[in-house]
Amino acid sequence: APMLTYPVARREEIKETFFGKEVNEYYRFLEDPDAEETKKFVDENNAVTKPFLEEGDTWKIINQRLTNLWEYEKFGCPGKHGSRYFYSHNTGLQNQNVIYYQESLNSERKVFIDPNKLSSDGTIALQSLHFTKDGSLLAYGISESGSDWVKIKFRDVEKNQDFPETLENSKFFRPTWTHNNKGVFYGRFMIKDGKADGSETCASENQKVYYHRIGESQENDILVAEFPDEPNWRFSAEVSDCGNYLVFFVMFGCNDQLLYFADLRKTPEINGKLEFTKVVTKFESDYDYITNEESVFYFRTNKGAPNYRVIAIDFNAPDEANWKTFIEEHPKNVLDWVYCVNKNKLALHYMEDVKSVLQIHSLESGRFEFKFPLEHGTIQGFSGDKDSSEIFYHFVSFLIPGVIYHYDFSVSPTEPVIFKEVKIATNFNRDNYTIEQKFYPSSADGEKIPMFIIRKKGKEIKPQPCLLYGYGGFNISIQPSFSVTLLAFVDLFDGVLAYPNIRGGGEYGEKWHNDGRLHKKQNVFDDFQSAAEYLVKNNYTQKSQLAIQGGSNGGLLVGACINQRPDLFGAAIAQVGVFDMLRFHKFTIGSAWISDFGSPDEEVHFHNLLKYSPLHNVHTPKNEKEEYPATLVLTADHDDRVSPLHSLKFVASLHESIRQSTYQKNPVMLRVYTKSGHGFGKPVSKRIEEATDILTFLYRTLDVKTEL
Ligand SMILES: O=C(NCC(=O)N1CCC[C@H]1C(=O)O)OCc1ccccc1
Repeated sequence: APMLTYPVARREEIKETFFGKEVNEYYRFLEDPDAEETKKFVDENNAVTKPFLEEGDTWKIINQRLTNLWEYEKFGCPGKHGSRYFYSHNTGLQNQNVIYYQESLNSERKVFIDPNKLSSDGTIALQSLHFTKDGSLLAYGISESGSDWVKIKFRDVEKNQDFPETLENSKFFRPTWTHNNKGVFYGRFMIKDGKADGSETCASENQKVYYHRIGESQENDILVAEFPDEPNWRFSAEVSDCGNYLVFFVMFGCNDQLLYFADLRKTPEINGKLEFTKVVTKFESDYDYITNEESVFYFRTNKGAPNYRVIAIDFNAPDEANWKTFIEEHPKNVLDWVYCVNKNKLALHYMEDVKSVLQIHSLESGRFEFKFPLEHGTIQGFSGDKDSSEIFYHFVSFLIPGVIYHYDFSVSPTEPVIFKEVKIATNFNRDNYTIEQKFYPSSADGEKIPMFIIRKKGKEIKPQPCLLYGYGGFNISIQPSFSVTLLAFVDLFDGVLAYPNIRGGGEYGEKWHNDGRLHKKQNVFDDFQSAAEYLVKNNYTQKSQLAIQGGSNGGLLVGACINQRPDLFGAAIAQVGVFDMLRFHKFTIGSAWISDFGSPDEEVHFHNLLKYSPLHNVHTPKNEKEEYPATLVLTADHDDRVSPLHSLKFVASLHESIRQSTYQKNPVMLRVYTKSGHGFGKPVSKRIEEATDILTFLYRTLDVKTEL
């Protein structure tokens, strides 16, 4: 590539001392998204990156191929509400999925909500649907430009008509209906000053919980819970299956909750603060409400069970001494979620070596009854209810775009029935590919890390372009999924895909998560670098053909790895990444990530964070080995999960460092998308544009032998 000239941002030296350590920063002014020089920095970088990507016909060819691949009919997992079946559908290229309903399993579908009508460019998305138990009313969330902020609307389902009010300034709280259908509990943040559209960077603090009575205006909502002494506490709540209790969770990190409850029979008319009974008062474990029989409540928890188990707590005697284990922890498999269905059954989803297992237990005894037959893959969606005998589950895998099964306990067929099978329009044939699951040793401590490897069948193993994808944090498990973009990499580049289940994720329960966070965060980077070394050593690829990709916490992974081992990779893609590990907790929801990263305000974590913080470990290549791989950093102007400031500052620092080196030939670039956010709700047109940018960048910078 021609020697690129990167925009030169003003350098302003800020010297700060933390716990005796002096830390300099030069681009802090880029933290203000509204400053003229920040906008200028964004425009000037886009003005380098876009032409680099779009020159010639590569971008157009790849865009066309991706669009063709993308154009297949998609279905979401249906849910039964009242007597109707609701599910999302997309003809293939619609910007937003459309919600349809059917009166019966094989009647024709009718449009219920079409979010494409809400904006011309598809940037207004349906964020969530919450039906009343009887399916007569709906609370639904709308998000704009990819922001986490949600506007809550209400609809009469039968008339398919909205109520007049809109609830503003809500996020991170699923509305939950009282069973008298009079209204919902929901969470709301107090907006101090200025905007709350997702482009702001200020911290989201002082969430409060309100009760909204349908048809009323928001200012009449009832404040039912607030904790002014704990500005970083965030809440979630569920009205119990019986309708008599509000189960209430308190979080301040991304895991471990407090558990409270309120008896709603004491306040049939919600008219003020709820009176909570405190069941769990220490942040040390996760609890998920499953169901309750009278006062006996069932939770999925990792308390005393790193692979999770089901416990029973009697709310009439909630002391921990009285808790009972209802379904024992599995010695190896991770209990990932549990639903109560058909009055007296529990549907349990386990991960077994990263692959899904779906089994039914009795709610009376807890005993195993049967499991559904599944190929190697992932249950990506599930729906069922205690009051319904019908469940749906949505199965996907690397080579299976989607199969939706229906099972009715009142019929209890020997096999589940296929409700919808997703087919790819183009000549995609899964027999052309092979999937392996390998276990490789991590250089950190020899731990065996599982890795899925997908490539064309029938080819001898020789170095090929390889895309190595990782995340590594927050108890998030990277199970098999279907992606046309990644299959396009295999097809267009004759490539190999590699998904290492590096630590920090939840693939092997709490131990796997704990081994990849706080002081063990470097394990995540070592696991990922070891995956690269394994792939090269076993001849799947070679440095000039190896790209790494990650988003958000996975963007941090990519940023840390190109600093630590620039010699391993030919290219690097970092999407909406976290790069400033000394200031992440100051912006939007960043303080919640202290549970995985540790707090920069605590010395014991500060030194650990400084050691790997991408922004603070940029180097000037002094030889070929230190040359950064071709690097594309992508972010968006309405990302209020991970503010774009991380990416702007990281790229400004990278440019400053490589500008001084004659060894840096590979491009290092920034792409900032507009009217876009962290990823949720992104319209198909923007998803295809971003995928085209990434594949074009890789085609331009990796040693790809195939002609497009
Ligand atoms: O921040 C997260 N989740 C973690 C997250 O989104 N992270 C964690 C690091 C960067 C980014 C990512 O990887 O997507 O969710 C928001 C939330 C709501 C309520 C209570 C706590 C947290």
